[in-house]
Amino acid sequence: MRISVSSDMDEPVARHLLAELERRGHETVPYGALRPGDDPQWAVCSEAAAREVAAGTADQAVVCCWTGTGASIAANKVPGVRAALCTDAYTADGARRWNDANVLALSLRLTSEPLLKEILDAWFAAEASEDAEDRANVAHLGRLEG
Ligand SMILES: O=C(CO)[C@H](O)[C@H](O)COP(=O)(O)O
Repeated sequence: MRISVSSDMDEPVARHLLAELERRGHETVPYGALRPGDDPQWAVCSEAAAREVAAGTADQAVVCCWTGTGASIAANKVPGVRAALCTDAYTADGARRWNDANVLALSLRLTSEPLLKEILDAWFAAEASEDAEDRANVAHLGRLEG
């Protein structure tokens, strides 16, 4: 997959995220502090990475900031984006499965390298549920965008 990746801080775990995604065979498109000269403001770089998903130029995105909250809020402002702040593998699995999340938001503060691997394993292993109730919920999210 082509995955846009943003971070407002050039932290080791964000660099590890890029390397880990590439090790798994994904193409990465860095934003913010991960790309020289790009705007590293969390609202700006998270939006940029999320817009790639909405435009279809990226399959998914991973947006990072120190807490993960600002990155997830910004990404979720982009129509068509369902960003989920995940702090553990169970949440990442549920985000893909029940929410059909297309953007993973991460906290740079809380995500250790071993935890990142667990979260990515769960995120990429899970598929969106085809259950009618789950699909109805996701469809409702689309209608909330107006
Ligand atoms: O977690 C964040 C936003 O949700 C930011 O990473 C945090 O606010 C740090 O930003 P700055 O370096 O501009 O103080």
